[in-house]
Amino acid sequence: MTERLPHEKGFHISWDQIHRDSRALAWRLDGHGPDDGAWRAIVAITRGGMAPAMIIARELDVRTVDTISVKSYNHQEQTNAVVLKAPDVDMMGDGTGILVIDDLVDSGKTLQLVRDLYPNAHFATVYAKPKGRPMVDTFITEVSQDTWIFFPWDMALQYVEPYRGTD
Ligand SMILES: O=P(O)(O)OC[C@H]1O[C@H](OP(=O)(O)OP(=O)(O)O)[C@H](O)[C@@H]1O
Ligand code: HPA
Ligand SMILES: [Mg+2]
Repeated sequence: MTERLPHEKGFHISWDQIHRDSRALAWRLDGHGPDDGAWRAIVAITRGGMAPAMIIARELDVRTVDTISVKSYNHQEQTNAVVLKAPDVDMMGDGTGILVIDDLVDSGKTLQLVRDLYPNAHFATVYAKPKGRPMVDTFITEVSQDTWIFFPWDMALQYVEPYRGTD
């Protein structure tokens, strides 16, 4: 079900846009790791964080990439956030030098859960809504709380009627 709720505005992101915005995020993070500016590893919050994490890992030449699997939504309905799969324990430590990437922060519940586990990690998202902003250290674009972000992996090109209709 991808119907929008009546109060929601739609912000439709193309593959090109997420690529550009993820690159912009990478460049902003470059040189800000604790180890001579370098990051030890990147952890993507699945599933939405995996596409930006791959782009960022490529830009920053980080080869160690792991995932944390958090589920907090059924379509657009928010449920309790739960960890379904954790990253490598030895690699993570308390999170120092680890860059945790997600596609967006909305209520902040997902990042709160991951932050509690790894308080010293750096948290970055491509997009942020006001409620979740305090949970994220670095992001690129803010949208209003009543905007629903549609990602390219959830969309397809389709025919639209001309503005003036057809005969
Ligand atoms: O700030 P919050 O209110 O917690 O919402 C943000 C999270 O919600 C979405 O993930 P979702 O749980 O829908 O899973 P997915 O990434 O697998 O689509 C999104 O990718 C973020 O991870
Ligand atoms: O605005 C959103 N778009 C897609 N997934 C989401 N998960 C929480 N908020 C959003
Ligand atoms: Mg997600």
